[in-house]
Amino acid sequence: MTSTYEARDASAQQDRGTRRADALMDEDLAGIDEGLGGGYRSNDYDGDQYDRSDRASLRRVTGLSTELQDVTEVEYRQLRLERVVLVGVWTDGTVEEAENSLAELAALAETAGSEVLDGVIQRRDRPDPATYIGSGKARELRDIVEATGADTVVCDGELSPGQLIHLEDVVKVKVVDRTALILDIFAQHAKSREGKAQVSLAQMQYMLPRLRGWGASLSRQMGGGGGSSAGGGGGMATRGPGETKIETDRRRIREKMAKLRREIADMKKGRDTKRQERRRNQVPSVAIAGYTNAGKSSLLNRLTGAGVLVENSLFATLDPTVRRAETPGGRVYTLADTVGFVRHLPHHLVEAFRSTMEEVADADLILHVVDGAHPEPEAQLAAVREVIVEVDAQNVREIVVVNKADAADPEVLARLLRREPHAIAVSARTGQGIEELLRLIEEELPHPAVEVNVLVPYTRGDLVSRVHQDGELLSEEHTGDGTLLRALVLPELAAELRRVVPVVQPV
Ligand SMILES: Nc1nc2c(ncn2[C@@H]2O[C@H](COP(=O)(O)OP(=O)(O)OP(=O)(O)O)[C@@H](O)[C@H]2O)c(=O)[nH]1
Ligand SMILES: [Mg+2]
Repeated sequence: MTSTYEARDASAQQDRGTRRADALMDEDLAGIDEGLGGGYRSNDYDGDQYDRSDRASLRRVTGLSTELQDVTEVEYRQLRLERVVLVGVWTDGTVEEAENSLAELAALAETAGSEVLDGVIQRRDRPDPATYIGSGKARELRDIVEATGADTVVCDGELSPGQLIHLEDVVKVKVVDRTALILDIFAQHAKSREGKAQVSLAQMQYMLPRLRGWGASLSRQMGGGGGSSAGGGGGMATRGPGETKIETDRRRIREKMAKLRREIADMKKGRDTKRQERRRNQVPSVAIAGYTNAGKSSLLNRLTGAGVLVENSLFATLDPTVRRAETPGGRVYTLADTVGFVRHLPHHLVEAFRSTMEEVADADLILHVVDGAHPEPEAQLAAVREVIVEVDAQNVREIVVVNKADAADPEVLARLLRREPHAIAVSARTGQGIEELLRLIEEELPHPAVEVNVLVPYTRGDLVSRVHQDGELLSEEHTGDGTLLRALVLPELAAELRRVVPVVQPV
């Protein structure tokens, strides 16, 4: 395609008004090498290798697929494995913050399977209402796109449908925003039926107001889609009287969304039942939450040997994993890994994943993991807390776990520990601080309320083990007549103990 714009003095202006951020990616790539290298993989962290290869192959082949399941997949499929140029508008804060944001966008784009060719930031009071970046800068961007051979521009924000169209008109390649990118990653990573349904719902919600802009590609797909497997074949046949093409699309998407909502509600029931069961058995629950790539899954693996996929990519984990764990004193609790958070997490996603995030709201304790080696850990903490409030989990007790202590600057660690009164520095990789964390979890778990002082005959070993698992042992002594136990237990167990074993009078 030939350009309608000339490249006159573009480069001079570029250096003045637009900052390139391409070198920012180097750091991230170094991280990947490190993650795959050496001793780290030799222990039990390697549980989920299928996962890893599945994911890689998924990324490789989807771009080739021409068969669409559904109209709503059109744009998302096309996003993958593309050559992209990033663009951000820098409205406030320092230049480092702006560059970090673009570096994060680069990591997101790579995670989605794209190749990042270049990145530019424009300083403006606010994004241009018509074209996001100013129109002059948009033309410079067009030159960069041409020079690099990019086929997609990714904007670091959520653009209105109009902005997407107008910017596309200028740069002459597809323009997507941060929200679409995150939705795409979620779509690639969702594995469970529930996760997939939640992502589809969020994608459709995002698409609905944007259908106009993407009408061209939709009609192309719908027109040629006679053999398509889903949606009744598309085209004229499904159109009601007097409905335009776009109205038909909207109606079909709305119908699908309603169906998805019902399905999600049904699946939620199943999970609620399981959770209620755990509640009834009064097993305390701990949820690991935190920014994406902070090391949540690594920490779960380190604490329980769960073998959950660990990857130096964003949103490696989408399906909550719940594992059984034990305190040093032998008390059993559940430990749940959760979806990572990110700045400007699309609202539709928070909404769609609400039921999954209830895992966090419903926990007795949150381990809020933050990457101590990240350039802006405080910003990560703040972003995660915003979501915690949004899912109504702000009253749950929290331990801030500053992870990657092995790689972090000691001064940053000290600063975080000063700022966060209830924090601990650990390394999921080396094991540093993990024992202390386990003790801290034990302290913070809700304590059973009833103190018992009983002599359990040796024939009732089962009761002794239940006291170990569910209660808190204060003292234990083996006597001629049985095990003498002093412990804190839940009311049910206390009643049972009193029924079957002689009560020892306090001396
Ligand atoms: N240096 C160092 N790297 C770590 C540590 N813990 C985790 N990592 C690395 O950080 C990256 C992300 O780890 P994950 O456990 O997948 O992070 P996560 O928070 O589960 O990420 P998502 O599921 O993508 O949100 C991986 O490359 C890990 O190897 C640590 O203590 N030190
Ligand atoms: Mg994870």
